[in-house]
Amino acid sequence: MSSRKCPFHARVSETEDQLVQSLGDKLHHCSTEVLKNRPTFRVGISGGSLVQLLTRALISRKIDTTNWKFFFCDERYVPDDDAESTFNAYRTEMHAKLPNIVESQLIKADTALSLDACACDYEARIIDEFGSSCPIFDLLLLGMGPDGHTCSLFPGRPEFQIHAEQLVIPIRDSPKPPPERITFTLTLINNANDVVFVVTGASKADVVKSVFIDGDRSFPAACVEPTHGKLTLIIDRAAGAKILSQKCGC
Ligand SMILES: O=C(O)[C@H](O)[C@@H](O)[C@H](O)[C@H](O)COP(=O)(O)O
Repeated sequence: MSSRKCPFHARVSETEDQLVQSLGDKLHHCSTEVLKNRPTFRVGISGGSLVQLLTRALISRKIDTTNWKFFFCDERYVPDDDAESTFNAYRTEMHAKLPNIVESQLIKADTALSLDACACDYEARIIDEFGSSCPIFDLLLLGMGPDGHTCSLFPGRPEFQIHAEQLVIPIRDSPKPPPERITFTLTLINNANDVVFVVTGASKADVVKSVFIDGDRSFPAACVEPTHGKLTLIIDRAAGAKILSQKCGC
């Protein structure tokens, strides 16, 4: 039984193809519901393995992303054309495989500014986009590292437990290279209507249990507890190996 305060729905897939289909179904449902009432679907996306998985899900589910805007839940503080840039990874992947997504739909951070100014500027762009100092994303797609980090909020670092009033903050010594990044804060993350973790691979099995069953709040991912929104965990069997025998708030 999960010790987490915040219930979540878990979708466990046997294969990566099934996980991609599950993600596609979630994306289609979420965006369709939002676009019934509003002109734009605003989603926050993460880097790492999600770049390929999200692209595959959009392709396989044949989702119309015309009215989507993509924001970055975190971004590496590198030039836009750097191989480490998450924006560049998505631009390259989508340009090649999803040509109907135009670059202007990818709302990137201005990494030509200083690191602090880049974080402030991105926060201001988000506030301007939503017309609110408490932006509510329709959907956030998060990854999780083996250390329980999510976005660029890392365990044992002060960033993930303070800055309650800020929405985007600079990170200077990320243990996952590159060291300088900007990241959404838990305040912004937990304000979203729908938060989905996409986690794959056996290396994540222990931390998936610590975060989603034990609710160990020493891990930033365990502090993702949407105040009013839904929380979903989309995992493969390898990542879910340590929780599949337990009941969770599914
Ligand atoms: O820019 C980043 O590095 C990501 O936003 C990061 O938070 C990622 O989501 C996790 O490290 C999981 O990455 P994997 O899914 O590739 O393991």
